[in-house]
Amino acid sequence: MGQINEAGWRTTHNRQLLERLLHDLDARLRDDPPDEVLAIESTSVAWPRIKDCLLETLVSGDETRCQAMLRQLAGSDTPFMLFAHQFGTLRNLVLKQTLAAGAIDDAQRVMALFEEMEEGFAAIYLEVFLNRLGTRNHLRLSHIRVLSDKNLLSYFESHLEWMAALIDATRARLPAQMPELDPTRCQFGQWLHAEGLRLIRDRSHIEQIHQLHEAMHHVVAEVGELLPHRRASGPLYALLKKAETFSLELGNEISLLNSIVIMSVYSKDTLTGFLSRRFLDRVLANQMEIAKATESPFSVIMFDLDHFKEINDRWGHPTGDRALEHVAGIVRDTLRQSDLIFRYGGEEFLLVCPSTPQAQARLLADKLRQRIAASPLPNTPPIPLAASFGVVEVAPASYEVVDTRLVHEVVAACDGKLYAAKRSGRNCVV
Ligand SMILES: Nc1nc2c(ncn2[C@@H]2O[C@H](COP(=O)(O)OP(=O)(O)OP(=O)(O)O)[C@@H](O)[C@H]2O)c(=O)[nH]1
Repeated sequence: MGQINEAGWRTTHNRQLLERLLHDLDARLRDDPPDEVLAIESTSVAWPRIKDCLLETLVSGDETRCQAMLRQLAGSDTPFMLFAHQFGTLRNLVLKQTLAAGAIDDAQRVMALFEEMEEGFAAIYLEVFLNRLGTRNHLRLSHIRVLSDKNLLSYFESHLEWMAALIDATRARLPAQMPELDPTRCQFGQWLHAEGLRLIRDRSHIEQIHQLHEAMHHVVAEVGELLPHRRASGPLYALLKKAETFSLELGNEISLLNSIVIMSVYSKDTLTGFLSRRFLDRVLANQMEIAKATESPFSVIMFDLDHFKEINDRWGHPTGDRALEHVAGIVRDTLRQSDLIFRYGGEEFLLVCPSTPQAQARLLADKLRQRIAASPLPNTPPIPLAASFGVVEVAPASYEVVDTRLVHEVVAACDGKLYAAKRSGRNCVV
């Protein structure tokens, strides 16, 4: 409420008016609560506090408790929409009561006061949100900065720097400090329209990134227009939340493209065409930082062909090699282009699936399992194949620092699951 000006609720006359109206309302609510209040009270914890806090603030003339309540609501992620809805209900009840008494002047004054207060509350929400966004954005940047192979993610880094400028400009309410608003001229946009276009062959993918980027700029242009206005905290807060969502989605898309680049530039195992194991530690460590920067979990799947030794022993090593190539083809056809595929051991494979939570990864593993079991190696007679799978999700919130020990723990956990699958009868996912 720091924004409420001296002419607002602080004048004795206005304070007394609101205080009296809220007291009257309180008495009425106790005797005969209207439906809208019953509905609010049954769904929310914030309502009685909003009303009581206002009353206390008015009686004591001390805003700090009200501000503390708002900070607490904003900090506990109570959506501003919910708060504004309840505050609006309170305003309507007070207004109804004033109009019923025929006090038109009072009603106008109440309207103006509530508007003033709502702006003050929204300003607190906005401030709490900007502080958090600033910290989160800074963390995201720090995770990208330490990557050993930035590849395309250096462009996401420039985008995060752009976001940091946006946060600073909004905090200071200075339109002149806004970052580049034209989506073709910001650093990320320049890359996207030049090198990005050449690099990303998948049309639908680049189209998606374009749309996301333009939608985000559109939202941020509105932020720029609203900055000079006095009563804009609520809309600014909503727009910045939207911009952050777009920004995270953009990060996700770039990280998927980055995986495609890794799959195409790193050297491969000659038999299967998959990444060789020597890159695994580096790629996994990078993926962990990327997961932190994009706040998106990824999964690691390890699988091993069942009773492969018997195939080699019965049909010979060249047939075993053919079986491995055959399975590699199935894996390639089943996975996304952005999944990272390693040949981990002789007949053991490891998949790193960005932006893939556990449930999705288990479905993917099971699809692979079924396809392998349903596609015997062409031979006379055809040779049946099967594989066992271990799946582990790596959630960005579950670790602080990325180091080699952590990377090895993830691989060991996946290996443990794979062996549990072998023990429980093979041809299954654990
Ligand atoms: N043809 C071929 N065989 C390989 C290759 N790499 C490893 N192998 C063989 O794969 C077999 C793996 O055998 P094991 O580790 O006993 O496993 P398994 O027979 O698949 O049994 P389970 O995994 O317990 O179901 C060994 O015979 C290896 O020689 C390769 O590049 N080509």
